[in-house]
Amino acid sequence: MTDTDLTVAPTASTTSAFIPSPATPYQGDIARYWDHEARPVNLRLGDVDGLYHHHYGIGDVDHAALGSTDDSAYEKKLIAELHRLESAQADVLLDHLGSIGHGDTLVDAGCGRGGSSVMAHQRFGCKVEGVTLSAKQAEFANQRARELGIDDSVRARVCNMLDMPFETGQAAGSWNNESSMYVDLHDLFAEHSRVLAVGGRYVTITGCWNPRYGQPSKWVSQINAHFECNIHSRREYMRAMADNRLVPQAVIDLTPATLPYWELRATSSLVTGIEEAFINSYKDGSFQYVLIAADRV
Ligand SMILES: C[S@@+](CC[C@H](N)C(=O)[O-])C[C@H]1O[C@@H](n2cnc3c(N)ncnc32)[C@H](O)[C@@H]1O
Ligand SMILES: CC(C)=CCC/C(C)=C/COP(=O)(O)OP(=O)(O)O
Ligand SMILES: [Mg+2]
Repeated sequence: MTDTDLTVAPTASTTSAFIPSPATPYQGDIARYWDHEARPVNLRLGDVDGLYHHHYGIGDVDHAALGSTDDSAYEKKLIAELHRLESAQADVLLDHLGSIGHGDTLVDAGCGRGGSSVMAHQRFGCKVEGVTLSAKQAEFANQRARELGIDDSVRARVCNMLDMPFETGQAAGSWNNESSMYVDLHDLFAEHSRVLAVGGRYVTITGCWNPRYGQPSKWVSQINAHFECNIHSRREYMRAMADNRLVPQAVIDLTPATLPYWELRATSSLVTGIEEAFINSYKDGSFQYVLIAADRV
């Protein structure tokens, strides 16, 4: 190695040297989990158009687009259809951010490989700041942003969403797309409330257990074990928002809209084994897929 090698200025690809230590041993486990994740159900769907998601789909299945199961191209069409439904989910989340201008900043908390961040920038033309615990995910998201030529506007960083590197009131909007089940909700909403401008909008799409069922069902426990997460109840979301100046403006039960995605996914070659737990818990009413949009007051 020469002196010159040692004085190279940090770039997006060398910033991994500055990765902060996880705040807790649990966060270290979650960082490792996502650093090693490479399930075909996520990568092959992302390969369809370069938007890589780690969330699920909503909307009706387009059976005409799928065609016959006997067709040799059926599997490819099935993958494209699952991906279309996952992108439709992100579109519905973005619909609830309200009016966002070119000069605004949005925060994607728990951004994964950055699919939702890219969609937000493409829709609003604004800056999007993503945070994830996983260095591999952040590198992947930043690489995609460079390939798309939007790396001056879309960036992912390795950091804890409970302690984000943003100024108080900096964000016009922020969201968690299927990432709130990894943290304490009071801590999470306190941090969103801090980074959001007064009048800003927070949106989450999440799976939560239904207090009307009583306690987390065996299916919910199975999902927790599968992903090493801790699914909260719907009631906990409402309480933690109310305690942190986040006032729900819309609460939408997306459970009926996500079932077709799961039923289609269960027939594919990309199944991971968790499909039955989602389908059964959505059907027995113990688990719900919800969108909550809240105003920062
Ligand atoms: C299921 S993925 C969702 C990814 C993304 N929101 C999407 O829709 O594709 C969960 C994400 O939450 C992130 N995460 C979990 N706990 C976190 C924390 N404390 N701080 C930052 N990110 C976290 C993980 O690193 C992962 O990127
Ligand atoms: C709704 C709930 C409870 C979500 C838990 C968080 C999670 C792991 C989301 C999907 O990630 P993924 O896209 O990596 O999962 P999969 O590999 O199953 O598609
Ligand atoms: Mg997935």
